[in-house]
Amino acid sequence: MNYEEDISSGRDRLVDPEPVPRENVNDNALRPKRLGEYIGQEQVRKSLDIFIKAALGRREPLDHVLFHGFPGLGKTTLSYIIANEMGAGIKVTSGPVIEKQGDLAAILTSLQEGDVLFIDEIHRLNHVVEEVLYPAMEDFQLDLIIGQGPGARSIKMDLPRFTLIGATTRTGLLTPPLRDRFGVILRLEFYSPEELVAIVQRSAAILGMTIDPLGALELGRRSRGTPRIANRLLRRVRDFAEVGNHPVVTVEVADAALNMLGVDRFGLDEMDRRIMLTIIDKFQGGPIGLETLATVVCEEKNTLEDVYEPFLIQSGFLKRTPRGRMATVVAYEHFGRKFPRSGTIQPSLFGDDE
Ligand SMILES: Nc1ncnc2c1ncn2[C@@H]1O[C@H](COP(=O)(O)OP(=O)(O)OP(=O)(O)O)[C@@H](O)[C@H]1O
Ligand SMILES: [Mg+2]
Repeated sequence: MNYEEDISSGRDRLVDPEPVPRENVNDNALRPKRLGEYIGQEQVRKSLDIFIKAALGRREPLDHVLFHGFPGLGKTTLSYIIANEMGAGIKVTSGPVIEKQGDLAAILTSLQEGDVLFIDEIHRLNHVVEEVLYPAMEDFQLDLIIGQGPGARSIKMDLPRFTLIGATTRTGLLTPPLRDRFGVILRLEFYSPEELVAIVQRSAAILGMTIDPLGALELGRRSRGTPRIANRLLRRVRDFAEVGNHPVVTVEVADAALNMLGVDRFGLDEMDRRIMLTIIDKFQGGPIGLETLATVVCEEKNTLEDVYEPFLIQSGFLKRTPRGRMATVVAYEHFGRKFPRSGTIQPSLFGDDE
């Protein structure tokens, strides 16, 4: 996501999967440091375990890895874990920060043999910079042209063998030549409530709080499949429990705190509800065009599409069809509305994806 966008609408929600300011710093204590401590993403964990052991056995750096998945699912966390498990150093940067070829050259030449170079938001690298990355990834060669016209010089030098780890919210945003240079491409999924329970219990122990299993389950269910949100809600629930003198976070305490914070049983917040109820009550369940929806709920079209819709679609409340957005049966049930069996909503439309 754009740094400039961080301050725009939709960015100060309690259930925003993007980090709020300073949150990443606070969260460092909660980040698992080893693969064995990492909860969930079983396929990803198993694959990484094998690749890391094999690379260590051959005394070679790990192949370049690309992580993709929604914000807050653990891409950065896993990158640090890989460096730890490989016993390697890690340099961290991000796509929009590397403006010129020279910036990337400086980073690459400062790497030690076996180091991990982590490039967050790798889809935001500009093309000129990306071209320096190709030979670096493929042959560990730096290949630069300095200056212009007759005075231009070409510089070639060997780089230490390193592992590039890229993170992106969508692989579709990467250029094919860049994507093809990653030996390992791993997709992070949303977490199940049970996995989030384990994450909440681990975080609670680190924060020195007592939470009982049902309290943890309540938080897990309302965290939108996202560890970052689970940890954020846990901190807010801790405030509530401390002020209210509740030594143990039970399901009642968690429920009261989350209700007060405006996070419902499914993790939906006020804006999610406004979107769904607009479609159900004002447009008979849809289909309704994105533009119209944006106008009625007073939100930017892009924010609706990038921030709100993914979770509503993923949890089965909203459906994108060629004719517009539609509310599903699940949404009608959740909001206590009667699903019209006949009339404007035609169930066959639910099968049509964009
Ligand atoms: N499997 C996990 N177990 C425990 N905690 C986790 C796990 N995955 C992520 N977290 C927690 O969630 C927070 C967010 O994870 P992380 O920063 O790695 O997400 P990300 O995918 O890099 O997000 P972004 O796309 O915004 O950069 C971390 O601070 C960490 O504490
Ligand atoms: Mg990250």
